Amino acid sequence: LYMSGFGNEFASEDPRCPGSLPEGQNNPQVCPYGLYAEQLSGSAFTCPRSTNKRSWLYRILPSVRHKPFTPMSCGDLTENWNEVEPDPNQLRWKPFNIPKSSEKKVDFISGLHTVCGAGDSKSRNGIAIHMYTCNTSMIDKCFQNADGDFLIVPQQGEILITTEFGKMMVEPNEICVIQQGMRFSVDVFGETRGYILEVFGAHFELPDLGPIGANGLANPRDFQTPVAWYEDRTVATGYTIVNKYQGKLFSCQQDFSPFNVVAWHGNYTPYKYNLENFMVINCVAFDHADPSIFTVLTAKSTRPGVAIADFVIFPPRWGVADHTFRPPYYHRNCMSEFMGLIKGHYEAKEEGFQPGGASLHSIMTPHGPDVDCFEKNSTAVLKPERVAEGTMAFMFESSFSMAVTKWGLDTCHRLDKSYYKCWEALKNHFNPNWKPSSK
Ligand SMILES: O=C(O)Cc1cc(O)ccc1O
Ligand SMILES: [Fe+2]
Repeated sequence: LYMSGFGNEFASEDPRCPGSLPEGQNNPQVCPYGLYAEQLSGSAFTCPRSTNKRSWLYRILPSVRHKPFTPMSCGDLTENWNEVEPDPNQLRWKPFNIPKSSEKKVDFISGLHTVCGAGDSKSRNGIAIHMYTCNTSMIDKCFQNADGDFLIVPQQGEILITTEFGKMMVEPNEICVIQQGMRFSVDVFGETRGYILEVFGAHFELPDLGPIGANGLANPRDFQTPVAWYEDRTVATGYTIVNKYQGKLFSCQQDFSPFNVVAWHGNYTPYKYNLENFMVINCVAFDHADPSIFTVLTAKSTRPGVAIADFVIFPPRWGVADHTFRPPYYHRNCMSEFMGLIKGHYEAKEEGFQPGGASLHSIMTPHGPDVDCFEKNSTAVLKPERVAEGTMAFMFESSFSMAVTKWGLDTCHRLDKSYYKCWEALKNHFNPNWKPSSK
């Protein structure tokens, strides 16, 4: 069960406790059912109304009742962007390995691997891109990210996310956003893999639509927020809270489940979205439109039109452009382009770019269709055609110049060293005697 809408003021009570939301005020002297009131602030108190975010949680015990945090192993999670020398090459990764549960039990936290990123959680400006590969549910353990928001893109295996706000089931081809500070626990049902875009110091918004009008792209009503769900569970053996703080992991113990929120209200919530609901706008005459037309969510910087990061998809659609090279153009960009593939193929590269893999085309690094794609589409008969049927590629596009981690460049052992070869056979078609043909 979910509530519909993007960034709404929601209110939700677990049906087992009718009347658990205080009426007419946030801080009654005594809350209904003897609950504690706790505010979760997702924006500075003084942000303009349009960007002000907070929720009020009415819970059995407040979050503050815990033992001290101590450092724990970060595995392959890092915010150190100086592990290896910069590398401006086109990078492509084969599908990232998922550990076999018979060999090693790995949960969502121990299965986090940072691929690349830039900026800094301390100065509250930057991004990180992580892969998660896991095979085991988090037991009596939850995660909170003090550093930023997670946009989670499942690629293999659905994940059941229990949050302080309720439960969300998120399947491949759906995405979800867990915003800064929201506690959650991930259950998995087999070998599980996905991508995470982490943004420090900004929240995701729907892009402005400009001349498109009031409707289109990702429509607000298709975003889903969970309803309140609580457990009043004492955990004598200890419940572990894992906190990502300033790029490092810390853990602490408490003797109760943090999913003890009986009722909540506010506009700062986790949410999910099914990519199938994206209303695709594209060219119906000629030329290849820039991929910004496929923006699902954007985390804006303070510079107009420049995103800290955009989440862009390449959904199934019709290709109808006349006298046009229809696939992506050759490109050098002042932004970084990290791509992933949820299922199927990507239109600019039929081979080599596989579901569960990735590519990174860094700032001003040339990229574009491989030789097969170029030759095929230069001579194709341009009838209306389904494009990207049964596939879903996506891009995390960022104004940050990202560094790749040691894991990404080396110890994941998934880097495709021959990636550059997909362009090597591009031929010189130049004909100095070419004459304009009469139209
Ligand atoms: O394939 C890519 O690298 C992404 C991309 C897609 C597109 O339609 C236009 C430009 C672009 O960089
Ligand atoms: Fe590009």
